[in-house]
Amino acid sequence: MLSGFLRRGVQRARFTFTQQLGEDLLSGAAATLHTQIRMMDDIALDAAKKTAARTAVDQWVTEDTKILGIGSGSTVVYAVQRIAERVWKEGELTDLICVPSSYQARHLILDYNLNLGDLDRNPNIDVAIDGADEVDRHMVLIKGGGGCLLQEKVVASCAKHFIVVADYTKNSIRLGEQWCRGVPIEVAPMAYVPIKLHIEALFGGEASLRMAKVKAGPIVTDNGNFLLDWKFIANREYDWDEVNRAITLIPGVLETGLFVNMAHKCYYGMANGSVKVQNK
Ligand SMILES: O=C[C@H](O)[C@H](O)[C@H](O)COP(=O)(O)O
Repeated sequence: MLSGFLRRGVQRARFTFTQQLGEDLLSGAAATLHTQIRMMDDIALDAAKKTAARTAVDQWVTEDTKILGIGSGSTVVYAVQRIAERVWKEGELTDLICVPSSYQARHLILDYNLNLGDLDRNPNIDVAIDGADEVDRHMVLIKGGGGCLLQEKVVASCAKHFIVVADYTKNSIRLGEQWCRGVPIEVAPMAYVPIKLHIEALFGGEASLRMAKVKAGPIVTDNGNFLLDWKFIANREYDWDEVNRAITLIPGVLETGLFVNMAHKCYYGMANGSVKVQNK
């Protein structure tokens, strides 16, 4: 009787062990598969960003382009690489002056040994090229996901043509369809609480202070300010021009990441390798 009891105990233990092993193996395999799919997605997105950026540069930056505004973010890197290729390999655009819209853009220009300009000496920009976090059907943009909206808007506003480059995930019918992190708003640090409350009272949703990931405390922008990310109410029809104007008027707001009536054309790298161009 005792030996039967022991045998059943051993069998039960063996079954539990095998089941656990199977579950561990399965969840390990699922995690590996998940990582591989994410890596493939990242590769596809990078390829799309690159195609969009190179196409836009080749169509918009010509020998007549004297002053070029350089935006920020991961897509713009490919635009700068293409410009550098044309300057250093193809011997074109040697007099082109590049005006940065962020610390990152300034360093990209320096790293690729392009001519660095500024708005003091080059206030009239021929073309500005920049990325976007989301673009709606009216070509209203959300920008500032990387924290660089203020200088970007100034540079874009000085350009005759403002060209947006992005991958296919940025192309939406309505804002908030794909970009879920809200509208970035650059604010004076001492005013972030009243501004947050003011925005929420005016337009609903929730505005939260953007916190740093590997620094204690909030993100500090290139201009020494804080960022609020305003998660507006999904599916509500906002008049983005009105929203942008109203938020900009709140004391302490430096700039919003809503770019209304600014973009001239948007170039999207598509999943199939083609480029889609959106016009106003
Ligand atoms: O603050 C960042 C800028 O507005 C970027 O242009 C925007 O976040 C898009 O960046 P990415 O090209 O990396 O998607």
